[in-house]
Amino acid sequence: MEVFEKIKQLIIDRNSFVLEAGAGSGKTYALIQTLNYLLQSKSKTLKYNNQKIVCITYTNVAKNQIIERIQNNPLVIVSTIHEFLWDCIKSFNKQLVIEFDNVNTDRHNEKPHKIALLDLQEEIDTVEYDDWVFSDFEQGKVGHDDLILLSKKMFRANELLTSIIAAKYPYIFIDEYQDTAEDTVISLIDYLLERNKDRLIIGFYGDSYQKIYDTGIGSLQEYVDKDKITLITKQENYRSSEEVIKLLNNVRDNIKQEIPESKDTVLGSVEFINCENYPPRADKQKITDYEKSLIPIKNSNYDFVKKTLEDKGWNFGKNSDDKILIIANSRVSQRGGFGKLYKVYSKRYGQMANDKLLKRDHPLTTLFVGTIDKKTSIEREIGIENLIKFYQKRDYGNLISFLKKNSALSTNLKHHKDKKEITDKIDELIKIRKSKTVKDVLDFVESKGLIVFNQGTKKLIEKAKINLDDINDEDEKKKIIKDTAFFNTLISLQYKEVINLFKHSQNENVFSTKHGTKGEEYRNVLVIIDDTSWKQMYNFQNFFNNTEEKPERKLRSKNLFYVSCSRAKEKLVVLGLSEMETQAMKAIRSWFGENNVSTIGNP
Ligand SMILES: Nc1ncnc2c1ncn2[C@@H]1O[C@H](COP(=O)(O)OP(=O)(O)OP(=O)(O)O)[C@@H](O)[C@H]1O
Repeated sequence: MEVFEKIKQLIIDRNSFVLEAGAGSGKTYALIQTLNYLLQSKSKTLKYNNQKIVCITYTNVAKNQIIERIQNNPLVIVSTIHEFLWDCIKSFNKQLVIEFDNVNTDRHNEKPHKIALLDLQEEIDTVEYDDWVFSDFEQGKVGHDDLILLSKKMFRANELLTSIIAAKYPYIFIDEYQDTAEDTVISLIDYLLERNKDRLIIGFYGDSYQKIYDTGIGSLQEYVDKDKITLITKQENYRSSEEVIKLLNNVRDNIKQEIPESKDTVLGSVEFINCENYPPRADKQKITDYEKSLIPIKNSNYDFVKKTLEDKGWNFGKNSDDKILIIANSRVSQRGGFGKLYKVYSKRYGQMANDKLLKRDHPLTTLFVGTIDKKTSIEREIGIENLIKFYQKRDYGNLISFLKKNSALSTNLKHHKDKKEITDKIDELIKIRKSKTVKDVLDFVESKGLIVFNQGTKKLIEKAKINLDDINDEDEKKKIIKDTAFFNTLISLQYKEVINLFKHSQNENVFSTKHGTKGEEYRNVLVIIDDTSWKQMYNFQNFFNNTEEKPERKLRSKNLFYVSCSRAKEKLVVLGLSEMETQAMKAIRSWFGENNVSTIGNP
């Protein structure tokens, strides 16, 4: 039976389910089919009962795709898990205060020195959701992470609440379920579903092998074993060529994929390239020094492979068919000439540095190089570097509208003198940014009125001026110290790094394989791995030769490798920039095929 037919039957029989299927198997496609089926068959009842279907997604790509494919039907609420949970619990204020007090007690017990034990039932009247990472208990503001725990407590303690949710939302679907927090799964299955089996269906769609976030549940097998939900799997891979599918089947052990009969065959290939042209480490040379010394050779290996592929017709230009997926962000930044900038973000934001810097989801990054509108994916050209770009391209229309929107200057440029005043300032800016620090440039653009800082930047500047003795809350203090250290180190860097970041962001042929790439697909994909670039997080050699001692790192490396390789529709090349040793190469040979492994050796 076709998978969608199975889902239909489960819905008719009123069974909740999990669709576990590999990359490219059409999970998002099946989810949209499910929504359309319900809209066709149940719209009247839903409207009559004032009910809605809920569909939870994690990425904007998926969200927009779903909204578009169901033609914006108002009977379906497409939202993030945080939006949904908050919407469920927000009107139960009295209980919210009680449970938020319990969250505070839990957090205090976990970290007694960091989180003060408060009597919130005495101190606050309401709880608000602050879409910020941390909670501010005293102010009654629940943060991102605590909202998940708070919701679990609310669901557990409150049968009326779960019964109201089930009455309002008889169908709840979760895309990419593997990245859902365990506490949320408990809220949804153990409390909401178990108490309302007769009137609620929950469908999970995802792939345990594509879990990217450490906090995700990964697998729902435990719930399947307890008969709480029914497992359906899907064998097809609609995306990739036979060669790529074969490799993916070798990497994973719970599903063997095949090409659907209906699909035309495409000519595909897989290849692994190992770099063996590095000199050995000198006696007593420090590892970090040794690794640094290899960077130029690594860069030339990368350039060589890229060029070879381009000669074969691969196209890495903007919006082109093919993609380079670089797992190591620090490598991208070093190559791009903004390694120090990356390091500063990485120190402050850890795993999130990628989003903050490369995806430009941070007020300072936006001030420097603009950003991308998350909802529409359209470039927002609002950074200092955009101003210079418009000026240098003599794009005066955009230049004026930029100044109108972002500067403190008058754009009523009737006289030559007015124009000259502005062009002089920009000329000066162009000059100083090549040789001076970030601080010099920020001071210049602000004092000359060229750009009014955004709120986030203003806040950071204010924070750096706070006298820490005035702050009692230890958590708050720590955060201020971190933010200030981040800000001060960042502004002491050479502004040149920002120029290089901008160049990189405009080129866009290089991506890092994080959450954003799931659901995406390209004709040909070049995956770059380098074990020296993010050592705590990933080690591919240990994954290949099966010697990894840290289970989380193994899982992370395996899943990231699987997600990246599975984006390719036709051809896949994996370049191992850090040399893989013999046992790892043995596994690689058996996965990729003896003839599909090559090396870059000494000339
Ligand atoms: N039943 C189908 N018939 C034809 N094409 C399909 C079918 N299902 C999916 N596809 C196509 O296959 C590709 C992969 O589908 P989709 O993105 O839904 O897979 P997925 O399982 O969500 O992928 P991933 O988890 O790897 O991101 C898409 O191009 C989609 O249009």
